[in-house]
Amino acid sequence: MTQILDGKAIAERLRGQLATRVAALSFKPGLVVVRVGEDPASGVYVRNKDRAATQAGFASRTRHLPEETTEAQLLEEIAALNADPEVDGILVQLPLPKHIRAEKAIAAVDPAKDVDGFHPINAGKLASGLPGLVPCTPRGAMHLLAEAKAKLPGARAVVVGRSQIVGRPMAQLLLAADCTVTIAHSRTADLAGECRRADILIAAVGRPELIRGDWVREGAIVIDVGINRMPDGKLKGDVAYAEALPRAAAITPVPGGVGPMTIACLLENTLEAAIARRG
Ligand SMILES: Nc1nc(=O)c2c([nH]1)NC[C@@H]1CN(c3ccc(C(=O)N[C@@H](CCC(=O)O)C(=O)O)cc3)C=[N+]21
Ligand SMILES: [Mg+2]
Repeated sequence: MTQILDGKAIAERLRGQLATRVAALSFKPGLVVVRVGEDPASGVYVRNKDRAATQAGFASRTRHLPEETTEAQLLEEIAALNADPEVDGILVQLPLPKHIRAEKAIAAVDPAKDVDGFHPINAGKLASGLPGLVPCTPRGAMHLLAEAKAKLPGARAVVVGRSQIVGRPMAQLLLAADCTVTIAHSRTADLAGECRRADILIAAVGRPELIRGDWVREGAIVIDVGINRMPDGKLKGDVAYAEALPRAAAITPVPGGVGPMTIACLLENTLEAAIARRG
């Protein structure tokens, strides 16, 4: 029987554990999400984060700046949040409007408050095997692998996708857990062949159902990071779920897999950042 990794339930449990730890503190860990402009997908997502944070006892707020905000103004806003002692975590919602360079905004966040784990200092720490803030989606995927009781040391892990946000940090976490890691991507010569060797298959390309059932090794653990909105409004993963299901030992659904874990791990990072900063 294939284990379906219920990210919604696992995230709920994790958020409950975080709420218990937050309740024992003498302060509320502060999270600020900075949103610029009106990207429609960001609206729903920012509201979900805000609700999850508030329910778990965090002081959460969204700073919504107009579309016309200049890069310099955004950097000033970030500097003010860096200097605010009540703010433990800062997340700059992506995508940003085209006239703002995302890498400038990311690098402006105090690495100690970078709960996205996107700052080059945190990316560098992760790549060097040093402790730091780890990106939320890969962190959530590691929780799901633990839930699947994955035996990571020596396992062949294949990460499809090389983004700064998911693919690269995911590969680093698997390497730190002693997997043999392959990073595959759109230019990989034989993508199906690489996937078929995977004991652990992580799909993070953002192409609906690119990964077919017969690319999945019998008994593999499949973590689908793709959240692709189809023209009919439904969400699809990067993996052809119905095809992969009978072959996998464990698999994440979309929706209800990695997505909810990302939000729970944002709170986990914010709590860790708060404790590290405030002692
Ligand atoms: N600085 C920054 N950090 C991010 O982490 C970040 C970002 N910008 N910009 C946008 C993407 C997207 N993202 C999602 C997280 C959770 C769900 C999620 O919970 N999805 C639900 C479904 C939600 C629905 O129905 O639309 C699920 O998969 O079950 C989706 C998308 C984080 N992102
Ligand atoms: Mg790519």
